[in-house]
Amino acid sequence: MDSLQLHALLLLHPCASSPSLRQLRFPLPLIRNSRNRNFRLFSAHNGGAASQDGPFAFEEKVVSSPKDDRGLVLARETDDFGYLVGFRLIPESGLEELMSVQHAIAEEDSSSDEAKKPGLKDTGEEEAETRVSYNIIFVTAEAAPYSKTGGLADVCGSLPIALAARGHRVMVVTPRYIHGTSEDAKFAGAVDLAQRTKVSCFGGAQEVGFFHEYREGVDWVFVDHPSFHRPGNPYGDKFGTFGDNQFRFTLLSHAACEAPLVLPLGGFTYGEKCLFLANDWHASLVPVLLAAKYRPHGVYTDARSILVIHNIAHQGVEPAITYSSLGLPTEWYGALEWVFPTWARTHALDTGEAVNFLKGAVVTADRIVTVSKGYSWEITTSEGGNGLHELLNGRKSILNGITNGIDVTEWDPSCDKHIAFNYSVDDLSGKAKCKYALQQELGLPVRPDCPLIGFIGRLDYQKGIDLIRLAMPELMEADVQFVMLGSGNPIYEDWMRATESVYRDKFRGWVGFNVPISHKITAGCDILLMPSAFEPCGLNQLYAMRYGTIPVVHETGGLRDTVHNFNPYTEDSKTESTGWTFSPLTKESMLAALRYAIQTYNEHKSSWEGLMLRGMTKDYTWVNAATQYEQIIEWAFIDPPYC
Ligand SMILES: Nc1ncnc2c1ncn2[C@@H]1O[C@H](COP(=O)(O)OP(=O)(O)O[C@H]2O[C@H](CO)[C@@H](O)[C@H](O)[C@H]2O)[C@@H](O)[C@H]1O
Repeated sequence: MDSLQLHALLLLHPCASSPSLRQLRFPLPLIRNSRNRNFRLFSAHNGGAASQDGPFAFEEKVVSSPKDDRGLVLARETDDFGYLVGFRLIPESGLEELMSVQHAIAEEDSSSDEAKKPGLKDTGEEEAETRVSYNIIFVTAEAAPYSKTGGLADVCGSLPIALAARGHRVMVVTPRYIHGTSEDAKFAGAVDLAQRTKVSCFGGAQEVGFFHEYREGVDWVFVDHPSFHRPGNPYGDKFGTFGDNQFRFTLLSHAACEAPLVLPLGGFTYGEKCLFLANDWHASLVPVLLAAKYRPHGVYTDARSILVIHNIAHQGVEPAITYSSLGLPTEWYGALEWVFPTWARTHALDTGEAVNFLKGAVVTADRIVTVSKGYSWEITTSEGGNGLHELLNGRKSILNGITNGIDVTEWDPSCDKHIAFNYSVDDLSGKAKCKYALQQELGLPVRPDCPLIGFIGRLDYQKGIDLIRLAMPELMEADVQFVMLGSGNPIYEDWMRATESVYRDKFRGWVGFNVPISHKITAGCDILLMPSAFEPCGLNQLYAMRYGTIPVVHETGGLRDTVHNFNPYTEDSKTESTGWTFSPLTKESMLAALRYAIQTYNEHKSSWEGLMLRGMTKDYTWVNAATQYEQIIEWAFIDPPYC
């Protein structure tokens, strides 16, 4: 980056060939970002043609801010080959001030997150930011509010907005799911771009369309294809997982690679110099396609890719024969090649040969990110790596963990529309009322003094349902109430229904996926139980803490990173603790943690309130995570493409 900064500095030096900063000309369109009041810049273009960000001559210009006659200088940043990397807004000044801007940029890495936030002047006006902006393409199977089955949607619905608010140009590419239900209305704001693109895979040229909505500073791009139009959820229906998911998500990856080249969003394409954030196995072909399909033809040579692993348990493993349908050159087979160990083969003639989409991204992406620091270590171990640990160990130097943030506007007890009463740290009375309303709605005895324990999540091995099943008879002996919300494995769904009929006055099991109910449980419960076998980050414990609901969690992955165990005999517990953590993953240790929580709830009200308030006042915003993603994006562009 040094060379980039030096270049910008030379361009702006008053002794350089340009006569004066005020006389510099700049032909690019500028868009005023109404939200954060910074100037926003679209990609370079050539008379409306698709941008390649390459051989274009740019100059700088002083742009007067209506409220600040000091003006701003737009400086381009180029790499060693003269290609445009980004732009920087610099307060107009002489050399001394420019030097101080350079100095400030150099210090940015070591400064606190607080300092990285757009500063608010005393007048309430934001200062111009001085950082490189990137063209960022999220590729994801889910993005809230358009589609959601779990936490992937939450992240891909929020992080893009946080990055856009920091001045980046951000596009999210995700399927346009049409299920034939009222949920389809979520796509109503997206318009058909009338851009049909053919991608070559699965035996022919598949034609996809693109719909687009510009919302909260982000270009939401929906890939349209008949295979995304069917009842169910993004991955399956009541009969199970769709059999053609490898086709559907191969299509998504191909379409996502085309989108920055062909879609003139807001008048201009994103161009080739962009950063792909490929989320989970569904988007894992993106880095492989960049390396195998595009770069050999000189396209995307300056793009970079980051694989974001939300859950390594799902890798997109398909029969080896699938490879010939993926639209990849034969010689790249090794990137996806996957051979099951002998013990995992199903019969004597099974050679164990397969293709593994996630593995393809692990070996081709420029960088890898997981959704917490703890999990970034766990996936390098044989216990947590699901077979990919050795490969991930080999790429440890580019592997980072960034803890997710949460959408603090959707999850805010002081204005949440889904809950019966609102409350905040200043007035907690609404929480007791939410508990009352929840008990009433569920038909449980309305008892303010009885600890109400909640669970929300996919009914899946990962979430520790087996442990809950095992512990339920013992737990139901205590004076507690328990409510579970979830859907997934039919065995667990049936167990929930059966348990409800056995413990009518203590247990409720809500089978299904219901966002308003999840908010009501989060607000109305006293304790949220998360005995996950593994948890890359976990969002429900963050939501719970924000709602003054105390998490009791298995000490794993992101749960270990985000919940601080309460121990009344240690000093730091009074300032740091936000819940209870337990380990090992056994019924006994989970019940012991729950007993501590129940006892504290019943007998130590002030400690309980301390836990609530500490959790509620923690900073969960995405700003923190977005800043760390920015750093990793910057590192990705410093290194040459990995493949
Ligand atoms: N029945 C139901 N009704 C309504 N809402 C429901 C629901 N079941 C789940 N949800 C919601 O879905 C989300 C699930 O979040 P998790 O963090 O548990 O994600 P998940 O395991 O799906 O994702 C993976 O990705 C995320 C994001 O990176 C990681 O946090 C996580 O550890 C990893 O396993 C939450 O918003 C939750 O409220």
